[in-house]
Amino acid sequence: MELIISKLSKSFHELPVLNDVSLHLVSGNIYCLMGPSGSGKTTLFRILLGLLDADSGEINGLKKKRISAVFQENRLCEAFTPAENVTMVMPPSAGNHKKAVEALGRLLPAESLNRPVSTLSGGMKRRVAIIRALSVPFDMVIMDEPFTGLDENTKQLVISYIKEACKNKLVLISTHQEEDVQLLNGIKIHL
Ligand SMILES: Nc1ncnc2c1ncn2[C@@H]1O[C@H](COP(=O)(O)OP(=O)(O)OP(=O)(O)O)[C@@H](O)[C@H]1O
Repeated sequence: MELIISKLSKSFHELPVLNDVSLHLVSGNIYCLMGPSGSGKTTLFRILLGLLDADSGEINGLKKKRISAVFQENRLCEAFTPAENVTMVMPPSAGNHKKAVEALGRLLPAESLNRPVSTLSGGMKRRVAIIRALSVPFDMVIMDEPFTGLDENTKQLVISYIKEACKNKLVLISTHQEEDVQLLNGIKIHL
């Protein structure tokens, strides 16, 4: 897919947040959106997800495209296990539980897979949220600071997983870490 954002602007109560933002994004790439706190990364994501209207500008290329997302908050169902959180978003199929457990087992300790998400650490919850987002059929995935709460080694594992699960997809990730751009083989976008 090709996503073309043209002259997108958004203000909140006279405070300009996005000012004539234009981007051309193509499937098969990982784009790393960088910018100081408050520069409008989450605002741009919310507009792309249809959760917020821009004041002006145009977005083309989203028609009939499926967008998945990791929000800044995990938005998991806390009373359910990681496997249940993941299977509940998959299109119905007999092998779903096995597939979910396999994916989760790559990034989380086996003992954590069958207890309620409410009992997991922050970093474990983050990994469940990432796997869930990549377990739905999608054309584009948006991830808002996905590596929050992950130690260096775990981040590398998660990045390998993302690269594998997102082949030929359009990936847009916000991060404050310059090193993430290299680890992801990403294309940097400054807001
Ligand atoms: N619903 C809202 N009402 C008023 N102001 C808002 C609203 N949403 C965001 N803002 C303001 O817009 C600016 C950009 O916020 P946004 O969350 O998009 O930044 P960000 O780049 O994602 O920041 P961070 O890196 O801290 O997550 C901030 O000044 C914020 O206070």
